[in-house]
Amino acid sequence: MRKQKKVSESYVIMTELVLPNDTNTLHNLMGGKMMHWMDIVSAIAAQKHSNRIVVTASVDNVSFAESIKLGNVVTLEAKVTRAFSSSMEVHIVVFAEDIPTGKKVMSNQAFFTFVAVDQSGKAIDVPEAIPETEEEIRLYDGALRRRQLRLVLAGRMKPSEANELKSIFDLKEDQE
Ligand SMILES: CCCCCCCCCCCCCCCC(=O)SCCNC(=O)CCNC(=O)[C@H](O)C(C)(C)COP(=O)(O)OP(=O)(O)OC[C@H]1O[C@@H](n2cnc3c(N)ncnc32)[C@H](O)[C@@H]1OP(=O)(O)O
Repeated sequence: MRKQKKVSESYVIMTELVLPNDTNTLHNLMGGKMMHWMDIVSAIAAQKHSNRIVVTASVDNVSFAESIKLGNVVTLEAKVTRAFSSSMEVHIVVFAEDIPTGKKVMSNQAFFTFVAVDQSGKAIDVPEAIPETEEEIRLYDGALRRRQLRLVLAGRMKPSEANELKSIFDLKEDQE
């Protein structure tokens, strides 16, 4: 029987301080630096779930709605949402905090996909991820749809085979 692990066992929290070298000429955190931190925190979550070496297979849309300022404290939280065979989807939520004013905002969230590999880089199966809370179940339920979308976009799945994805567009005329 496939091993099971709770989603909560993969939870990782990482704290960073925005230093001058991390910023652009407007003294805002550079997007690439944020994505680097997201990659690290989510890779650690995937490693905690799989107890394996993991590689980043894909990164879903990351948008930058709020700029993060020099001197802000950035907190990144990551958790596996669902495991498939060798791949795991990880959800990352990012908060930016200005400690002197006490203002804290959620600045970004994203989904990264990791694949567990053996020493030769070959994909290897991982434990099943068991969601418990309402939020974990919601993310788990949406993960299959997101997986199909990213595999279609990567040219690894035919749109006609993406049944879960098709079902959300399969609107009846009176819903259009
Ligand atoms: C000794 C060392 C100790 C280290 C201890 C310290 C570590 C301290 C932590 C720091 C951690 C930093 C971590 C950074 C992580 C990188 O940045 S890694 C560098 C960037 N990434 C890479 O170089 C990956 C390059 N790509 C690959 O190696 C291969 O394409 C992959 C991803 C392994 C897939 O291989 P493949 O032969 O295509 O395998 P295949 O069997 O077809 O598919 C395997 C799975 O990949 C999924 N997949 C493939 N492509 C995609 C895609 N585009 N989108 C979604 N899923 C995909 C498939 O759906 C499949 O999923 P399952 O159905 O099995 O669940």
